[in-house]
Amino acid sequence: MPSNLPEHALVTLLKQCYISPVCQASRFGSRRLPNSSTRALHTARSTTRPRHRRTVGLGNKQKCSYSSIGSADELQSRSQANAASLNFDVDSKSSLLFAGQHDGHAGEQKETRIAIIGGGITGLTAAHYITRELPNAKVTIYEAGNKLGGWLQSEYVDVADGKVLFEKGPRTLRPNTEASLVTLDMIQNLGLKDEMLVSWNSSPAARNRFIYYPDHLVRMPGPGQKISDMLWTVMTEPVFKGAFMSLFEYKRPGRPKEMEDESVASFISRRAGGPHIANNLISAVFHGIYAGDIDKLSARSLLAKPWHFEGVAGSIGEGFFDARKNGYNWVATRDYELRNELGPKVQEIGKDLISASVFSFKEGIGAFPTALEKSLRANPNVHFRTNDRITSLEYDIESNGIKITNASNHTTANYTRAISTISGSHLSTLASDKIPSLSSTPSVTVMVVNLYYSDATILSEQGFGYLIPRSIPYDQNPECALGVVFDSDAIQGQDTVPGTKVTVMMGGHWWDGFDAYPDEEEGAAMAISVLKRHLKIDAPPTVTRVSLAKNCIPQYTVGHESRMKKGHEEVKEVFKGKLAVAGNSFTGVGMNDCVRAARDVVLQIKKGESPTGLEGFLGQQWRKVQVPTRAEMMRKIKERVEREGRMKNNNRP
Ligand SMILES: C=Cc1c2[nH]c(c1C)Cc1[nH]c(c(CCC(=O)O)c1C)Cc1[nH]c(c(C)c1CCC(=O)O)Cc1[nH]c(c(C)c1C=C)C2
Repeated sequence: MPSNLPEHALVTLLKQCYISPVCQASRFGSRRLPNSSTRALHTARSTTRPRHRRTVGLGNKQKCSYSSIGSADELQSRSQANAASLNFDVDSKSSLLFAGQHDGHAGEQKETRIAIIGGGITGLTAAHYITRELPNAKVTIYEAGNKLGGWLQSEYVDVADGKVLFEKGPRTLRPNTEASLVTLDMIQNLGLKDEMLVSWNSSPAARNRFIYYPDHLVRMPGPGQKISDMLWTVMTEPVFKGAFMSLFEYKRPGRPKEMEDESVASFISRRAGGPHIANNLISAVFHGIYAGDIDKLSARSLLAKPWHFEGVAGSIGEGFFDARKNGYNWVATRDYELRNELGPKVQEIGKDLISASVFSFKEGIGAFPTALEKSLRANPNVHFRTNDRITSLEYDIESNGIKITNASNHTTANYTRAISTISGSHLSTLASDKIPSLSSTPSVTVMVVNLYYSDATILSEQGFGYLIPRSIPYDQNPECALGVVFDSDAIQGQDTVPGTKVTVMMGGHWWDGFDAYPDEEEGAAMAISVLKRHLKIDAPPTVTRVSLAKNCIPQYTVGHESRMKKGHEEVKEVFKGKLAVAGNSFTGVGMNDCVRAARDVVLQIKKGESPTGLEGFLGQQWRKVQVPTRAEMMRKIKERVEREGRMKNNNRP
């Protein structure tokens, strides 16, 4: 084949999907691979979700195990209730304080008092922007647990001669998506720029991404590789089965007009002309982002651009090439607006990150919520109510605001409006099931096992890590692992001693319906077993930490878009414009998406609007714009920076 063969749109999309996890790529229809391993997994999962203990596999023979040791949720809510009752005095005082701020006339408030429900990254961000955009507003942040920052949790662990940083959830951020503009804005506001640690596009972590299939690591084609090597990989590795067929994607008929959504697996299989790409590649990518099941996840929501291409041009290829040929770009309306508004503000920091792949902070991703919390605590208008579990949230006719009841003492507090950042299903429960459309977003649980080895050379490959597709033979993955991150390559400079750090992620949709999970000891043993089988690591780790992120990733299943549209109407109707939602249940599961959603609702409130946070699901979502593509924009910025640099040099005496 000629080496200058243009890359087919689908291949580009697959690569983008893998390289840029905010997967705006394509989809195909699929059945599960009729391969024995997959069947075995199905059997293990069982359709009649076991409510009893299953033993989690430590090898081919053992099975996942769960106990009826009482539900973890139950235990959690009991401890939260206890903690909340300990907080009684503080709560009642603050309720009285707020009661005093009310002028007593129905519907009139002396000042704006905003309740934020949830002290994760979305809640803290909402508070951050309120303090900047509505400086006179009083903010109360309700958090059921005792920790702020949600899933962003970094922990230093002591090892001989030093300490290593473990991340229990997300660990890096992408600097080059529209939503990241908000994160960059906040980094500037918080003075965190000097704390950033960047992994560049040229680093092994950015260039080497692997998929494990069927029994070894396969490096994905990408920048920095010779075309001949890439072609050889695609032609010889079984994981790329079906790639040739996908070249004819543009010839396949478009979807019927009446089709409103379908699963990622179905879309990809339909467009690629077979199930292999979905089963072997796309399922792996979706494990790495959503830990989810591509038979359930929505193509319309999660592969928005390719879905749109097919809708307007009949195929992804046609849509892609028509845009290229005619010099236009399909841009999500909200992205276009955000880029115009915030792009210039974050230009300074943005230009330094042009060649960045991902970034974190010297003290880990947790440095971000920590800095936010610190700045909010210094603001007398912000009040924290941690260990405070809310039991109901309702519209209050008398005050034309929101009434919140808490668990500890059943006291109520009134607010001008509220921003909910908790999950849609939890919110729906608090609202007496009056917003059912938001209650049907399920979520998955991921077990995160961090391991540190003092030997810095234990990995035979350098890179970001690897993902495991759903089609992998069962005997290669009885632990239900989803992927492994090579942390010591992904971000460098956080530990004080050399060594190798990896994270094994397990569970996700494979554990759907389970009500008990492996304990820490089982989890650690399972992770070690994965690393032994896949990477031939026999040495025991120096340190291991296991955390279970229960219901950490909402699943945007088929129909998400239309449910959110309905949810918008329900929230508006039930809360009369006084409640907005933001967070990973609605408009994107990544941290960048969450901070963006929080900022969006605050700015709408500032404009005097009554947002629900779900307006993005209404009306025109795409626009055809003759704007420079992101790459062109970046090139222009780079040229300008170079020009300015030259001018500075010329002006030097
Ligand atoms: C707890 C496990 C999580 C898995 N996915 C996410 C979490 C919190 C969420 C997530 N992961 C990625 C994205 C894309 C968005 C973005 O990069 O802006 C989202 C929303 C991509 C990603 N996946 C992994 C890493 C290290 C990254 C980069 C961002 C981050 O640090 O989270 C690895 C990975 N994540 C999961 C698995 C199973 C996995 C496997 C290697 C699940």
